[in-house]
Amino acid sequence: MSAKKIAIIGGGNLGSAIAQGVLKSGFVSASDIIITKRNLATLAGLQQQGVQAETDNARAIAAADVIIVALKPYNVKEVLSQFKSAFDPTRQMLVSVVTGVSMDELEQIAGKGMPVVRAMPNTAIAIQESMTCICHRNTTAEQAVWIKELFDQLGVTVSIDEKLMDAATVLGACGIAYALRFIRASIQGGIEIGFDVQTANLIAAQTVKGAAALLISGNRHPEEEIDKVTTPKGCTIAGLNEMEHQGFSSSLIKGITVSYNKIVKG
Ligand SMILES: NC(=O)C1=CN([C@@H]2O[C@H](COP(=O)(O)OP(=O)(O)OC[C@H]3O[C@@H](n4cnc5c(N)ncnc54)[C@H](OP(=O)(O)O)[C@@H]3O)[C@@H](O)[C@H]2O)C=CC1
Ligand SMILES: O=C(O)[C@@H]1CCC=N1
Repeated sequence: MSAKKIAIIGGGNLGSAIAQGVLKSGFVSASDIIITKRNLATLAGLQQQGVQAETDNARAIAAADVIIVALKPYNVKEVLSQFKSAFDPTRQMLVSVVTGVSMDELEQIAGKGMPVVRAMPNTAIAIQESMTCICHRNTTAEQAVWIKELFDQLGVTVSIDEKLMDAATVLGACGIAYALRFIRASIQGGIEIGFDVQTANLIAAQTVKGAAALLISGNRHPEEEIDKVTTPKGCTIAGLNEMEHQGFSSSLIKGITVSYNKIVKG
């Protein structure tokens, strides 16, 4: 597959995390990555690794085969519309990781027929452990394979219908924050029952990692694994049932639907 140059427009939390993950993967070399933002101070670490940091979006777009947009949703139209004539549908593809901006809107911004991709990764992309959902339109077969391969290097990728992209944002991208709150609460509980914070942090995080690995490696439903832990009349079921009486699953489900409605209804 041919080497491609990437421009990441909007080098904030997610844009920088993508650059870090790509660098770690070696899929694209540092000299083929340009990342833009207005204040370049936060990009010093990436620059030291050979990534080109720019304030000039036009120059970055012109130099790239793949333009990854990681701007805030309310900035996308305003920033990219200035460069409409710079997009070249014959050699470039526009990849958006922006929440709630449709492929129709991306095509309006970049010009009809532009190869466009929506990708929804999460911040674990920085360490090649993202869950990334993607969909695309107008891409050549080679572009479709390349972009899937890029995200495969950065974690696990699934192709989904565009209509599920908002749901993917909540479950996969917001999901990092939900999971971390679970871990934080576990740490707080762990301290109450005797651990120092560092040990509680390690035990809680490694336990969540192990629980996730059991599901992923065995392709199992959580309840199958829960059944193995819950000794009759034991401490696990007693604690779990108390958590459910206090609204544990219900609060998660409600939070997920509130996040979803925030994207869909504003
Ligand atoms: N954070 C996450 O976990 C996830 C975020 N997303 C989506 O990714 C997008 C980015 O989110 P996030 O990284 O958190 O946001 P950030 O605010 O951290 O990043 C956006 C960056 O855009 C830069 N920027 C603003 N204006 C311009 C401009 N004119 N040209 C170039 N760069 C500009 C800003 O830097 P400066 O002010 O220096 O220009 C800022 O660092 C959002 O659309 C979000 O919905 C998707 C999945 C997960
Ligand atoms: O909170 C947000 O709006 C973005 C989208 C997914 C993660 N962060």
